[in-house]
Order: sequence, then C-alpha cells, then structure tokens
Amino acid sequence: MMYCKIINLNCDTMLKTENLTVGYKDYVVVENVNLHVKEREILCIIGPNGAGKSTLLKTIATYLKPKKGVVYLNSQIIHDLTPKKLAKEMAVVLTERVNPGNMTGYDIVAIGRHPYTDLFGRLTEKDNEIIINAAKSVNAEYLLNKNFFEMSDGERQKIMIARALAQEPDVLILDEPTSFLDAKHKIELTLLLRNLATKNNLAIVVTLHDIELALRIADKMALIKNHKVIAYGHPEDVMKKEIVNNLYDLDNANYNEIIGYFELKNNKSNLKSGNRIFLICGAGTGVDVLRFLTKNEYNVVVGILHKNDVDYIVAKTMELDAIVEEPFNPISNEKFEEALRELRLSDIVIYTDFPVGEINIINKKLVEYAKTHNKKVIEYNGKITSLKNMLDDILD
Ligand SMILES: Nc1ncnc2c1ncn2[C@@H]1O[C@H](COP(=O)(O)OP(=O)(O)OP(=O)(O)O)[C@@H](O)[C@H]1O
Repeated sequence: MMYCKIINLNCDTMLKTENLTVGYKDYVVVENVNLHVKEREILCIIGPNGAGKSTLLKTIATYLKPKKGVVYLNSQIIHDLTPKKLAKEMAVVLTERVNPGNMTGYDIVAIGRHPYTDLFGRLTEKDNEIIINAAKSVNAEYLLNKNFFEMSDGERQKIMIARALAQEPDVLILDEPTSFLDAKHKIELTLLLRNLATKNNLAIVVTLHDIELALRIADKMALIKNHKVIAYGHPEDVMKKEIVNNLYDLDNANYNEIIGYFELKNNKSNLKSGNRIFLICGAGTGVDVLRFLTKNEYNVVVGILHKNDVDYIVAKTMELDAIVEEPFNPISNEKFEEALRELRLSDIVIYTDFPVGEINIINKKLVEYAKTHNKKVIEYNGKITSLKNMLDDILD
C-alpha cells in the first residue's frame, strides 16, 4: 500500500504503462502509450497490420526494452523484476507456433509451475493439482495425456493458455490468441478470456483482429495507428464510426457502432446494371436482401423505413438512398409521395414479408401500386438463391 502511494498508482491497477515508447533500434513503432488495467478487466489492443500491437505487447512482456517510459506491474517497475518474480505475476501467450517436441499437454502446462518448483524442478502434489485445475479452467483436461503435436491449433492454444494459468499470474498477456482458430473456437476462446478475467480476477491485455469479438469482451480498447494510440477507453466510447473508419482507412465499407461491425458501401460508380431496384421492407426483414444487392452492386433505393429500424441502420451504413420516417411516427403523406416518385423511377420492386402495423401499413400500398403499374415485382421468400434467379431472369 505504502509503495503504491510513493509512486502515485491506483492500487487496483495491476498493469500500467507510463509514457511508454516502443520500437527497434532507431525505429519508433508506438510512442507515448499510457494504459492501465485493473483486476477483472480486459484491455483489447486493436489496429491495422504493422501498427505495433505485438511490439507493444512484447515490450510490456519484457521481451523488448522500452525506448522511453515505464511499465508498472503491481506497482513495481516491470523491467527491474527478476524472471522468477515476473513469472509469478505475469504470464504471456504469444502467437508464434511452438514446437515443443515430444511433450504431452501435461508436460507443457507443468512448465507454468517452474517459477514455483525447487532446483530440480520437482512437482509437488499441489503443483499437480494446479496443473489439472489450469487445464480444467480452459476445458482442456482431456488433452493432458495427448501429445502436443497431435493436437489441433485450437487445442494447442488452450494448452498454452493453461500453461500461462498454471503460473497463477495476476496479469495475462495474449497476442492474437484467436489467429489460428475457426469461428466456434474464436468465440469460445474470447468467452473464456472474459470468464478468466471475471472469475479468476485476472487483468488481461490482448491483441485481437476481430473487432466484433473484441467489442463483446473488452472493458477497454486501445486503438493504435500511425505510431500512436489514437483512441483509448470504454469500447462503447471509442468504437465510433469515424474513429474505426479512420483506424483502418476504409474506402469500400463503413463501420456501424450499433451493429458493431462493417457493411460494404453501395458502390454507385460500379453498378451491375442501370436498372433501379426499389426495396420495400422493415423490421430487419430486408437486411439479407440489402447485403445481397450491395455486394452485387445493384442500384438500390429502400423505403419507407423508420429511423430506428435495423433495415435503415444497415442501409444507412451502406450509404444507400432511403426514404425515411421518424421513429414511431405513422408514415406521412409527404414520405409516401416521395416513395411513389422513387418507385416510378424504378424498374424492379422487391418486397419482403415485413410485419405491418399502424405506422407502416402504407408500405402495403406501395406494393399494390408496383403490382398495378407495370413494375417487375418480386416477393422475397427468404431465399437469396431464388431472388438471384428471379433478378437474373428479369435482367437477362
Ligand atoms: N524485430 C523487428 N525489427 C525491426 N522492426 C520490426 C521487428 N518486428 C516488427 N517490426 C516492425 O515494427 C512494426 C510493427 O510491427 P508489429 O508486429 O508490432 O505490428 P502489429 O500491429 O502486431 O502487426 P500485425 O497486426 O500484422 O501482427 C512493423 O513496421 C514491423 O515491420
């Protein structure tokens, strides 16, 4: 406690960087980094390839010396700690594929006990218990007797994390732990990290490329670009459209903070055909169609949607033309007239099986108008394959 006061740290803070500059020889990769992580918190570091995420993690993990600044671990200057003391407080899982030879899952997890064993590396009954518990906590007990080289990438990753947990650290550092994993195992592993932070009181620093998953588990995000942390804080505060678009220099897509992911932009300069398609939808029934039409560069206008409708949120992110009404307001005559004008200019009308209520019933009139005014009308039946076939028939 006294020590915390002397160096002016919040004692909850397990890991802190202060004006940290990282890099190689004369090359500054990221400068002036000020981050802090408390117990039960996950800090996700994201950024484009080559931004310096791994360099930053490797410096925090003491594999590299800082060019400037300090990293504190439990209030101690991390680069001054002995390897043994460091290994008891912080564990690191890097991306590199490891080749440990003829070792079982148990042998690998047992390496995590080295900072605690005697000169001969003998494992006690307590060490054995900790090894098994570490494997259990990542659902990898079944891998303890299996050879490491016979495991899948996901299983190896679990064993490497179990090895880190066997160190009984306060802080866990992981560099791209999901990089070799399929969708299911990515989700499983990120949820596991969330559980480890919450239930094992760990402070976790992790780099992830998958921002959708990062958003779901992070307490804090640090966004790195152009040698700097360009945004840092609660994910909900920092993951805004302009910031994320800028982070990845997006040209053909937009980030949407409500969806927590990207949508392709409707590329008007590269249309598949000049035929204009009017899409009538609502309550999320149009999302698949919007994605299909945008991906295939059709000329689309959508309506009449309420501003709080997920169909509108997606259409807006795609920068599509849309006829829009205020949330919960019945669609006005003015908007109906606007939609009719657009509909007259369209060659094809697609409508989905959207739910109808007082505020959007007028959209049914649009469908009727299209049917009785010589438009090619497609009722979307929930199958993109049939929609595609019908469009191909019309446009051929
Ligand atoms: N050992 C090294 N010596 C010199 N420069 C390096 C070294 N390792 C990485 N770099 C450079 O440092 C910069 C940051 O690399 P780093 O691997 O930290 O980025 P990253 O954000 O983790 O990238 P990625 O998302 O592609 O893994 C890059 O320009 C890279 O070429």
